[in-house]
Amino acid sequence: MKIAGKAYRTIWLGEDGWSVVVIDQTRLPFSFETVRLTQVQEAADAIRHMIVRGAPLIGATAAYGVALALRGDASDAALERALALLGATRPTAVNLHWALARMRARLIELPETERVAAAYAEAAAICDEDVALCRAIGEHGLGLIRTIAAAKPVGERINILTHCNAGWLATVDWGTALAPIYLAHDAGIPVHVWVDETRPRNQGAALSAYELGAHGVPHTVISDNAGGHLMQHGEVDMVIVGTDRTTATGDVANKIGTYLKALAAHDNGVPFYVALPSPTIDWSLSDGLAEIPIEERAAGEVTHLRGVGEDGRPGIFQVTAPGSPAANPAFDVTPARLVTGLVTERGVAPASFEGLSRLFPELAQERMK
Ligand SMILES: CSC[C@@H](O)[C@@H](O)C(=O)COP(=O)(O)O
Repeated sequence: MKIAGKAYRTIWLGEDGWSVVVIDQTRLPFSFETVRLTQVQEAADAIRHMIVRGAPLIGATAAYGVALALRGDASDAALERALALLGATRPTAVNLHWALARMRARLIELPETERVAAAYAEAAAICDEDVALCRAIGEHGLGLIRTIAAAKPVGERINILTHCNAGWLATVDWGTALAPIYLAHDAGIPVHVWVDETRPRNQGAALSAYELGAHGVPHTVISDNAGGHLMQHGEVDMVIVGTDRTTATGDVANKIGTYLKALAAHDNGVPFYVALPSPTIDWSLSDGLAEIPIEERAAGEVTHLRGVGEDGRPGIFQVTAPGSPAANPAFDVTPARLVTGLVTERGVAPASFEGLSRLFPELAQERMK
């Protein structure tokens, strides 16, 4: 997608042909800066400290992290060390483990001399595939938006609520939940996005608002608690969010607060869609609440806010009573029964094993083995 007229992906190779460049998402929306990753430890730190974030981009960065690791030492031991280091960075997004398993499968049988080139090629393939998957999700989600538009008076705006950031910044390009919105906007459909601020890290206020604004999509940032009220007053036509891990049975882990939006949508008859590429499906799990590991992050993300002051200077501000403890579960699980449909690269599926396996029979079969 474009920033100030220049097309970007979220991850690319440096001019030297081997280092890995990413956009520093901790600096957005106030400053657009890039970071050059030269070692596997730097790739792991970038994931852990959320310089990059969003399930598909975490997977892509981990894949390139493996390539960086092998440059110095392409032995089996170095490969396993890199996989373990990267695999321990964040627990919830399954794309991380999917990408690492794919890298291992591609590399482990190769002679050491061939591994570095193969690792770069595989990481590049993961990135290119992610772009294609997200674009296809966009096309299928666009169909849903068109259906909603067709039921409204011509020209009336379609209000779509989203939570966290599942736009192009969370993937390699296009995004998952925001891809249909970009395509609808580009097709001249009058979409307007309610952007949940998404405390504590404010991925909505900082990142979704930034990228929607850069693309010219009308949007309004709302506090996390406003969605239910807007739904009660007919101000939301559809909710669409991303996911970090979806079980084979359609339970959806996503940024903390997603579940409350699904409850409010259910109570108000608002369709609640989840957009995901197939690498986000964890075919080994069938009970999201019991089985999906939920990341617990630092309390400081709740007690303190990052922003810029009126003088434009960046700062960190405490917003809680000094001494009060804080808890910070980073994700929650929305049960399949609250999900209207899963928007994948192969179409829209009911949130169930039957629904997913109809679209991905070859992947479902692996689970049955
Ligand atoms: C296409 S991204 C889907 C999810 O990864 C996204 O909604 C999300 O929850 C990201 O969480 P984050 O903690 O910012 O990595």
